[in-house]
Amino acid sequence: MTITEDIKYVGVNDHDIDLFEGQHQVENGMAYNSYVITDDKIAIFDTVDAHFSEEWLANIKNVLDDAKPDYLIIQHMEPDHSASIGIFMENYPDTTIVASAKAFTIMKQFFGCDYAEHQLVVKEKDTLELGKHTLTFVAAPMVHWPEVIMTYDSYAKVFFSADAFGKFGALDVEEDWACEARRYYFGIVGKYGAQVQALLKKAAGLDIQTICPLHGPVLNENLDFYLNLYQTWSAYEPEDKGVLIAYTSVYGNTKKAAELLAQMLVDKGCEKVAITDLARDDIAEAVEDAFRYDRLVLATTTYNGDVFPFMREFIESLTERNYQKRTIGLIENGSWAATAAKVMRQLFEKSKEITFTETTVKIMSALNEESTTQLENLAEELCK
Ligand SMILES: Cc1cc2nc3c(=O)[nH]c(=O)nc-3n(C[C@H](O)[C@H](O)[C@H](O)COP(=O)(O)O)c2cc1C
Repeated sequence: MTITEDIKYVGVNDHDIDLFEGQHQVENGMAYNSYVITDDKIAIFDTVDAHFSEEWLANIKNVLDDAKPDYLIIQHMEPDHSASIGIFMENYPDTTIVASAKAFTIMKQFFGCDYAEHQLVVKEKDTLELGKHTLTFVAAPMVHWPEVIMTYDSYAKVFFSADAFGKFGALDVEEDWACEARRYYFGIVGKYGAQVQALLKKAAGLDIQTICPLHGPVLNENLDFYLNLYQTWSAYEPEDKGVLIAYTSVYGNTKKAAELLAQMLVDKGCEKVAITDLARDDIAEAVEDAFRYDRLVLATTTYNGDVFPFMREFIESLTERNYQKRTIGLIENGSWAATAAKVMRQLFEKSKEITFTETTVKIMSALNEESTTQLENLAEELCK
């Protein structure tokens, strides 16, 4: 794949992966992107997962023929991008590895070797001349690891963005960008909104025509769309008006209440109503929807004086990612001492700008007239 006349794609698609980063479902696989700039000097951006080293080396050979790369730029040390450094250096032993000081430290930890004789340590604003192409390094600590550097090619106006602007999904599968990029962002980068905001400020000062991330497609049209979404996500602003109802249920009564509330909201003309069973559906997708919409309803059974485990896991997945600026309604169920609402409220104690609805629905085992009226009140409040 050609990005510009002298920037070529040499990445690989992974359809064998079961869980990305040990937890994220990736039905459409994953792409590990890598790029080659051929100029007076030849630079390669990042390596790929260890299972694909040979395919990646063949892709490089295809572009370079017998030419030898001068630089291997390591922007990010997660092994899906760094695990082929060793085999690369066996094949091209004279290459200089370009990375941050922190990246070399992590390299030694992972692979027992930091190529001390072949290092070029770079930091914010350092430049590397390849010929026509001048690369300027942009430090992006904690987007989403500490060693990350990104790279701006001022000749081609290409921004190599490491894991930022990436998404789940291999490149040979056609799918909507925003859904899988949002799930990727909130699953993996979501905690680091402040750091992403700092990066966006730096990016705003660059004339960028193409974004080359380490996962997902190369972005070269309508870049404002992607930049604006990253602005919204990293500022923890809701992207769309809508309500996510997330529930757990043992015997089906809380589920029934959640579904009834969804119907009430639809009947009232609520812009968008999404509903998810936290025990059965992908929690990462629920996290994505919770950040996407401006309102959230949590419905759960009381469980040994606590909330049902999947609900706790879900709420902790939100709070650890700085969930904020949202309205939350609560539905609790219990057969003798319903305490789930109190526990859920406590779980958000440290969260900023959370508004709880005045109505909290209390179900004692099964919906009755009183709790159904509370549901109606909650629906009314959420649609005000
Ligand atoms: C293992 C277990 C522990 C429970 N602990 C409590 C409890 O501490 N307090 C309470 O009021 N109900 C407790 N319950 C009862 C459920 O919360 C209650 O029956 C609820 O109505 C179930 O709602 P569901 O039909 O949506 O599953 C427990 C149920 C189970 C299975």
